[in-house]
Amino acid sequence: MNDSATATVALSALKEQLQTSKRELDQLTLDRNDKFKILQSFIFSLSIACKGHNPELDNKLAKFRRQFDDYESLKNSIADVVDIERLLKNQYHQITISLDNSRTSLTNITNQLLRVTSLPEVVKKELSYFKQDLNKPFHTVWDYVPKLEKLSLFYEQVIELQFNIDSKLDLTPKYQLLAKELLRLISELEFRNEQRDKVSTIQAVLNGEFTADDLLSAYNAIISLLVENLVREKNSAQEFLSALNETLTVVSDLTFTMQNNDAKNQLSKGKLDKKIQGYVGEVESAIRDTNDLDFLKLQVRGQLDQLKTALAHKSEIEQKEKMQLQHSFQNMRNEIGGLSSELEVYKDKLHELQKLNQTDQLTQLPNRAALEDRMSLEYQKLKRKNGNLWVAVADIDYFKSINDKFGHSTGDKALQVIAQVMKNALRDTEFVARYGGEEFVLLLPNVSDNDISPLLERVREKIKSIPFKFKDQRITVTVSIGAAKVHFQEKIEETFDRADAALYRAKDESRDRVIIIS
Ligand SMILES: Nc1nc2c(ncn2[C@@H]2O[C@H](COP(=O)(O)OP(=O)(O)OP(=O)(O)O)[C@@H](O)[C@H]2O)c(=O)[nH]1
Repeated sequence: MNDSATATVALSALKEQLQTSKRELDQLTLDRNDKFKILQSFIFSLSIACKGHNPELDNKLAKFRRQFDDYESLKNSIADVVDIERLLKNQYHQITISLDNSRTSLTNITNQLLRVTSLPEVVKKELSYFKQDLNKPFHTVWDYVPKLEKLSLFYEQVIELQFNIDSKLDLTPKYQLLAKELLRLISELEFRNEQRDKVSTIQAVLNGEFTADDLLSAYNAIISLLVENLVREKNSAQEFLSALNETLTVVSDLTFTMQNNDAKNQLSKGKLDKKIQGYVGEVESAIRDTNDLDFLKLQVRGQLDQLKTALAHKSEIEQKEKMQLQHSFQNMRNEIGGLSSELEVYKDKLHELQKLNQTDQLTQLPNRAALEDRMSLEYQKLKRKNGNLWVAVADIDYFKSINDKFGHSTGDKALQVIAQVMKNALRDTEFVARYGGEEFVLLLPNVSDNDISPLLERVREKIKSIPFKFKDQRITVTVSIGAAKVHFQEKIEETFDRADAALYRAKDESRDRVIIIS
């Protein structure tokens, strides 16, 4: 092949290559334009979604959408894109600030709602949880909107409550008295553990703003709880009574059978005795009327044989009688044994019931009934031995605000802790009872005039230093204490009244203190 032919072949190959590259380039351009269309539509939607936050940004985006027509136009829009990016960053910063501001306003509104004293405990609890939730920052408006919705629901509840309060204002003083009376009764009654939640809710309702309907329902609920308790007690008494009844029936049946058997035996024995007497009589007359000795012997032997049979029969009857008696006694012993174990169970139940009746179910301290027993016991001891006896009344300060702020169940827990601390601060010979609500009574025998103040100050300090933490808040709970010494020839109830008066003085003198009247 000459040079020119070689060149022609190479040129044709080059042409071929050029054609292929052109086709590939066309395909690439087509591809790019398709992708550009997708990107364009995406950016359009995105820019429309950003609309409405800032007029400057809206204008820039509108201009950008108009210009952003094809791939080539992109280079003319670079300056605008940089501008838009700056505005977007600025906008994000603004949104973050305004979301934070909204969070603060929601918290302020929640705090105001929490200040509505008549709010039911449950709503208060929900609101406090909601408030805690507001501590977490919002990242987008979508975090904020549901919170706003929730808050409006709370508002609705509060407004509804305000309406109820209006109708509540119609409550006559008589209703208020009835509520007070019910609260007093509740504090004196004992409820089982599983009933306590219900009772606390009723107490919370009656201590707050309530309607006539609430009062009726409260009475209704307390009566149902009491009836429930009565039925339980009645059932256990009935179980025992029916067991007793069964046993008595069996014992009476047995006695009847024994009497019957005895009567039958007596009859048989009577007949036998008659028979025996008959034989003896016959022998006597035979001896009297007969001179023939052999005939007499024969007759006597016959009579003696009959007598022997009759006597054997008699001893058989007596043996049978003895066995019957033993059997009956055994049966009776078994029945009475069963009855006495029933009695033991019942005694245990009674003991349990008695313990339950003497123990405050919430704090497990002795209750008011136990206090009364112990008071008369200590008083009698005092009369016998001539020592010292102090009565102290302790009352938690501002306890209502603990319930109001943190809920009744937190209040209950605080009562339990304080009760334990109080008990542990005393010696075994000293006594503390829950008198009711947030009030405790201490009986302190054999404490000298010099020692009483340090003792009660120690109790007060111990309670004050309990590290209560409610809902992440460190709370100091204090008590006020009033104490009085039993005077010569004074009734202990009078001492109690003087201690109570001292407590009121302690409360008056800004609380968290001990006042002692000797
Ligand atoms: N959680 C709880 N609260 C109780 C119980 N018994 C009584 N309370 C509450 O104790 C509170 C007593 O309140 P107040 O008599 O006003 O006395 P306080 O708030 O302690 O104020 P001062 O005694 O004057 O310092 C009320 O809110 C009662 O509901 C109970 O068993 N559990």
